[in-house]
Amino acid sequence: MAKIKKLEVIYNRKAGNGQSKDSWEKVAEFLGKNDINFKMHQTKQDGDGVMIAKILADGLDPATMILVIGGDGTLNQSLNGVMQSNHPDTPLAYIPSGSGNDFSRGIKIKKQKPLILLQKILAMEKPVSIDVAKASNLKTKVTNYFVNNIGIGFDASTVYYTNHSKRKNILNHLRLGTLSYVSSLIKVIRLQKGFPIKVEYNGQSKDFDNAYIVTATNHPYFGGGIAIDPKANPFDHKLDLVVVNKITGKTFVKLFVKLLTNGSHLQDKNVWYIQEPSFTVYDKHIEHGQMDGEELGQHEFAIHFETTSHKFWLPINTIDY
Ligand SMILES: Nc1ncnc2c1ncn2[C@@H]1O[C@H](COP(=O)(O)OP(=O)(O)OP(=O)(O)O)[C@@H](O)[C@H]1O
Repeated sequence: MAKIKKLEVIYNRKAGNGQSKDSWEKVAEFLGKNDINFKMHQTKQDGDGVMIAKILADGLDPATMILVIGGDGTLNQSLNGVMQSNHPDTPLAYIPSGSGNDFSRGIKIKKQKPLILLQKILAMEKPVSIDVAKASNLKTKVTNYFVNNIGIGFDASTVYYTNHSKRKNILNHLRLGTLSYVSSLIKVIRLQKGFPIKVEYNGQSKDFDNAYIVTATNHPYFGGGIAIDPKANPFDHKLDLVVVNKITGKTFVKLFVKLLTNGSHLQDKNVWYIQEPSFTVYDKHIEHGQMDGEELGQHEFAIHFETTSHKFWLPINTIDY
């Protein structure tokens, strides 16, 4: 077991429609019963995860572990906070407790109960390295890190409409958050138009006149378990880019069925994908963007992507990859 003497817990009680609260209560009880020193830092508003993680990493004692309890958005913010700190190599432990939990699904730890996972984390000798991606916005010069994906167009519009749906709070309260996601998905299928993009990769360049889904992804999933890219691997030091052209009618339905069932959509003529250590995407139309389920606003995006890795206190079985 690593010589961890204290846990600094970043906790988003709003994540996962109550799931995060359940996880935190179990974790707090376990730590208390087992005389493990901890301090909890609750996010009070959007964006707090970055600030809390940065402060914690700046002043971190090597015998202290940062544990994140929340969803993909909270993990994303914690990673970015650590990256902005004086100790960007600070490892993160994580108990997935969000609604989508795509990162934990992508690294195959999703099915583990919070206390089982916590005990495995506390038993780890050293943290493990997992791919994460770096996105440099060529217009704003802002750099962000992400664990799942950055999407422009379809998935980002779905995130936008879900977050801004009038029914979202009521449905979340009833623990029916998925319904608000599905109703946004149907709206986006109706409204999202194709848009032009250019991709530069490995000394080549490719133009699309009618892109619909544009997703740079570290592992297979987006949208809470949809395998947009079954071939993506969070340990191969490559980032995938999937571009789906705008199609309609029966062709769309057929492709969507492939996407939701056996992943054979990647072989479809309307889908293009690459696996590269780096690439650049220029979107030439104002579109919604999302990063790990967090809104990136509505812009023309010009983003340079590259893979890097980060250390996590997470019990990964690399034989699975
Ligand atoms: N106290 C708070 N009040 C409102 N929003 C908060 C608070 N703390 C954090 N947030 C915001 O909640 C949002 C959702 O968090 P998170 O992504 O972790 O949960 P989730 O959406 O349920 O999970 P997932 O991304 O896995 O679907 C984030 O944008 C975060 O900034």
